[in-house]
Amino acid sequence: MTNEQASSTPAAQAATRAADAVDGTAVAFAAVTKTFGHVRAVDGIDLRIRRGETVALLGRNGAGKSTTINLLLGLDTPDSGRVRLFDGTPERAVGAGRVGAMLQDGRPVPRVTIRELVDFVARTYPRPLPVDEALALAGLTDLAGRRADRLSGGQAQRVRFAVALAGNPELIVLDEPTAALDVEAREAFWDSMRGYARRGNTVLFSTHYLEEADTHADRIVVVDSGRILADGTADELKRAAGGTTVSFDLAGGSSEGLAALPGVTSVEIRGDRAHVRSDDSDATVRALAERDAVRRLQVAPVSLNEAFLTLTRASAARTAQDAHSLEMSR
Ligand SMILES: Nc1ncnc2c1ncn2[C@@H]1O[C@H](COP(=O)(O)OP(=O)(O)OP(=O)(O)O)[C@@H](O)[C@H]1O
Repeated sequence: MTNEQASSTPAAQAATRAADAVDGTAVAFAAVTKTFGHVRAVDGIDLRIRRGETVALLGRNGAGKSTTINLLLGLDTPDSGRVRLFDGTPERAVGAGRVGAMLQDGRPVPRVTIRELVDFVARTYPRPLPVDEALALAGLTDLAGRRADRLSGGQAQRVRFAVALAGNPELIVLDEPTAALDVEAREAFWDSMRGYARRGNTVLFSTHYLEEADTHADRIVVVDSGRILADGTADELKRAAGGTTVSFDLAGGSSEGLAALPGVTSVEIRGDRAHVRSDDSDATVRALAERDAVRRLQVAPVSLNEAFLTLTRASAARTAQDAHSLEMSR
């Protein structure tokens, strides 16, 4: 089923447009699936992104991020469900220049300068950004006269960002935009991206760098096996994954019974130090105090890395269990 076919009657379309205008929706996925052979790359995704939000898409290799992005951009059509951008189909939003994209496989264009390339792309859109502005936003003002096919990885990435901005899009979609960039180039890239987001635009980016999601996204969507595992702020994800790490010196004492203390979800002993994951750190700390086990006590929220691993490992275990059950039922 295509997005057009899924958009039903004119009355339903008008109702959706009115709803989008009122609630400021930039992206809406409704029960979207996409299968390649036996692989369910996207498996029933419901997702709504409001205008002005910066959203990070996180997931392991093969989780379904690129497929989700391709469906969003209309580069692929869902097997079922519906994708809407602003008040219409992805094809319409992209054609109107409302969406810019920076995908993983952009190739340099031979012989032209950076300015010529951005200018050429801008001319294909109805309401482009002035070329100088696109170049400035992407941090390319000083490089504008350089040939676009003779650049470092970081510079080439910035050119792709400028090309994505050229049509003056309201939504920009970035598939692993900082892959293979050094720390300085990554920082420069995120400065540019924030400048664009501050104008009230919507950003969706996928990344494997969790700290980038933590620092730059208003909201994080974790996908695994084509499904949304978690959707919230970085703090909400950290809480959902088991909250807090309480660590302390054992000082020769026993670690026995720690797993049974209130709030404790897991225990790890490294050397003479215990690291206890807790979803109720107040109760855990009180119980530790009663055991007189509070030497060099530290209480800290779990990192986004830990939260991500907790969420995706639980999902992998469920997938393995489902596969086992299916096998047994045959
Ligand atoms: N064109 C295709 N043909 C067959 N299988 C595909 C195709 N595109 C994606 N897949 C499969 O769908 C699943 C999701 O892939 P996808 O590229 O969306 O993951 P991803 O989260 O972007 O991964 P990565 O982080 O490695 O880029 C994978 O199992 C992949 O092998």
